[in-house]
Amino acid sequence: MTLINLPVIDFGAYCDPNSTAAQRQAVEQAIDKACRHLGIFCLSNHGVPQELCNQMRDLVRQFYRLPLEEKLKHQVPTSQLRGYLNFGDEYTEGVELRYETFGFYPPVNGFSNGLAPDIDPASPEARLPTAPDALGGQNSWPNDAFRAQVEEYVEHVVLLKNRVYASIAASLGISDASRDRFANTIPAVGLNGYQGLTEEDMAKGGINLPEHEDPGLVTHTNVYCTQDTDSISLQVQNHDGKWYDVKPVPNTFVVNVGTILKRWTGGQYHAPLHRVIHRSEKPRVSVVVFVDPSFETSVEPLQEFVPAEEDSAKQAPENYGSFILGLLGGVESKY
Ligand SMILES: O=C(O)CCC(=O)C(=O)O
Ligand SMILES: [Fe+2]
Repeated sequence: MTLINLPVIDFGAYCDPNSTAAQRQAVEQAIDKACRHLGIFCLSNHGVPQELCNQMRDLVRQFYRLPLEEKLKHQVPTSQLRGYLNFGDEYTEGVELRYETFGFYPPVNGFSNGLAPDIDPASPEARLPTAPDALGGQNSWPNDAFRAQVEEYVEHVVLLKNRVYASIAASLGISDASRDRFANTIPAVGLNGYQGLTEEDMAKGGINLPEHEDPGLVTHTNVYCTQDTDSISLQVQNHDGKWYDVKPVPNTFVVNVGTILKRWTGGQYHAPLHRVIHRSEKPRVSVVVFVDPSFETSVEPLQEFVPAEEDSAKQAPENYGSFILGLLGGVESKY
């Protein structure tokens, strides 16, 4: 498999209030170029404290070392975004997961689908984290300290995401109305644990995490392997249709475009197909923060990217809630 070097973009100027306009513009241009080409890049000097990243790595490693029965306390069906999925769970018909993952998704109670009909979606009650919502179950936190750690980490990644969006909005030159869509987002977390594939696994197809596009806007991933960060496990498909190995770059975030950002930009930004094939004997964990639009947000192109010949009689605009719930019910995605 050929190696591909992702662009490594120094994000320092975007985190530094004293940076010059020219320094910021250089970052904007580099991110815009990467989003249009492979749709995936690495960010260094991202502003998320390294100590916090290391603490997350340790938290996730410890969780995956727990006895199976502990982990299974959080197990959910593969169609759900909140909870634990085990190695061997069915991914799509006839395909088994070859990794473990533990997901957390904030409440989406503003979205009418799934709300009890007698609850006003705007009421504080509807927004309580314990109220049922369109995704059904609740987040299943192992304990308060685990939750506090993940939430602190997510707060920092949200800061990073806001800066990445500011950069993207600047390079796309979009209106305030279009910028509003970027402000209306939900951070969801995926904690992934990979064991090296056995010969038998390889014989059966040998893929830990099958190919997929991330469904949302932009994904920020931190990758860790025990004792080394050089196990090459992530692969992306390039425009030539071929798969390439991605070598992890220590202390960076891997950032990739998802389906909705591709749609919002009328296809100008590329959402890469990617997958994980982990062959090292050492376990690998990745901590993923997916940034999705809120459920009411339109998934149609931003006004700047609506094709000129767009038919005004077209069907009603789709929102992210219908889009993601459609995927959860379907089979063509990781979700
Ligand atoms: O583990 C990785 O590097 C990628 C994970 C991923 O693609 C996902 O969770 O959607
Ligand atoms: Fe992904």
